[in-house]
Amino acid sequence: MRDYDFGMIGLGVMGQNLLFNMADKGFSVIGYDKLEEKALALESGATANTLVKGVTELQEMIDGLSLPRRIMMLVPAGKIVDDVIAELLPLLAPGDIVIDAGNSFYKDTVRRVQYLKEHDIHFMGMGISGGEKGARYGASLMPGGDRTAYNHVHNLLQAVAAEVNGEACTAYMGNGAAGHYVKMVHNGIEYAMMQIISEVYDILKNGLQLHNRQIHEVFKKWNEGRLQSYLVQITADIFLKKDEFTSADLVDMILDKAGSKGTGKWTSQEAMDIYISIPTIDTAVSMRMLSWQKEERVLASKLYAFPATVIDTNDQDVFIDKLEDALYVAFIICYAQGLTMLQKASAEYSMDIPLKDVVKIWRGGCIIRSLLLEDFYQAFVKDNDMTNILLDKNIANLISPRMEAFREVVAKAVMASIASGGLQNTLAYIENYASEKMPTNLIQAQRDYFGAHQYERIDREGMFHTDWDSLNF
Ligand SMILES: NC(=O)C1=CN([C@@H]2O[C@H](COP(=O)(O)OP(=O)(O)OC[C@H]3O[C@@H](n4cnc5c(N)ncnc54)[C@H](OP(=O)(O)O)[C@@H]3O)[C@@H](O)[C@H]2O)C=CC1
Ligand SMILES: O=C(CO)[C@H](O)[C@H](O)COP(=O)(O)O
Repeated sequence: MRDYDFGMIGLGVMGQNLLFNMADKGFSVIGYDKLEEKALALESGATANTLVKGVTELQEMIDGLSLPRRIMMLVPAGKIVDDVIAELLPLLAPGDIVIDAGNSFYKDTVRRVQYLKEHDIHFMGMGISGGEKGARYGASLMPGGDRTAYNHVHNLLQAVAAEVNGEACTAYMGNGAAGHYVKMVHNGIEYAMMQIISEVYDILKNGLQLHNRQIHEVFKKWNEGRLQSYLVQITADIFLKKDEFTSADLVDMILDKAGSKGTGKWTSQEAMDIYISIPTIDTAVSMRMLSWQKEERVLASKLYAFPATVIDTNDQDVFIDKLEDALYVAFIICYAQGLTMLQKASAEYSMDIPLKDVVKIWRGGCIIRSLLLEDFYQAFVKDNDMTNILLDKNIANLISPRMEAFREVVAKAVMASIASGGLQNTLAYIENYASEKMPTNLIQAQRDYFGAHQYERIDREGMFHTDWDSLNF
């Protein structure tokens, strides 16, 4: 019987919750998972009187969907997506729609779009952010690519997305693999913000010697002001959680090795490929990798005694206000780096990504949602083609008065031996970006000296080479 509106492959954290969300909005849905307990859990967990069916055979899902079939995959990225497509393809009919909403690498999506097009299947890559709760009650959804597919699922996506000011946090992100590209960069920004927050935590804990309860209070207060954001909010919560096995706070019992599924690394790799500087994201990726070398770090810590020292402040509350300023500026610059990358990639790969809509749909539902997104949205409404939000006058007015505090925080962290690579590189980024003259003239002279690479001059056109050996000292 072909009467269900939507099918889902993968009933894990995201797939199951998104289906419940769809069902609550009035859509009839079928979920497939090879494990019977997951199919049963789908039916038993759904809201009463919603139309939710769990199946363990793909064919059963195929037979139950109205035409053209609309099927979403929420399975781990990589080979599994290709395996699912291989299993699904013989069962589909021309015109059916398949959406990969996992964190797939965008180049895989480009390949899959082409492959499925040859079989008359509309394939669309979509980013989704918001975690378990977002999937259940309203996420930020980043669909891109096949317009036909988009038109067929647009209403459904609008219904399950988060809302800000009465507007759904979903929009068409552009051509080809734009949906997955935007999600990749979203995650790069997420990595950068998390790295900066962790450094600020280190400063509060080791530099100012605050206890977890006090650190909770600081983040809670910040979340009530201009730093209001999902990541600051959950950070505040984390410091209150008690460990279930000991009497300690849970945060103190967690091993300092940060996991990573790939999206952050891809963002860094891709930024290099399109010649865009995103040092905060690069640092965040790099520090997660360094965190994995726990055993080696323990050995090194015995060789190099860099104990964090207490930060000397005349007034701790005043310094905490400066820390708030530093975090605020650093957040803006994390977004600036990611958005600049999106703007360049959009042109480079003809994706036509509407930056105005990207920041608009990130205002709610997603992990990097924050009050700041509204400022960025207003900036892109004025100029959707802006290469860097740091060029917007209003954004500059948010940053400039806080630069002194930012510098002081970085300087004090460095002097206290608190590793703060994210903050430092963020500061270096803005110092260089807003610098009429960088010291790169010397690099050009060196390159010409050892490799006859030539240099441009400040006073005349053309390329020049100097015989540097024949110096007249
Ligand atoms: N968790 C999050 O916060 C977010 C995750 N994502 C992305 O969404 C996707 C899903 O994530 P999440 O729900 O957390 O993952 P889970 O691990 O919770 O669930 C993955 C699901 O995929 C199913 N699966 C695995 N292999 C196959 C296969 N060969 N055929 C059919 N189904 C298969 C699993 O079924 P079984 O258990 O039976 O093996 C499971 O139900 C990933 O790409 C992830 O990166 C995106 C945004 C946020
Ligand atoms: O996409 C997400 C959030 O937006 C997922 O939670 C993702 O797993 C986060 O990345 P990582 O696992 O590499 O930290």
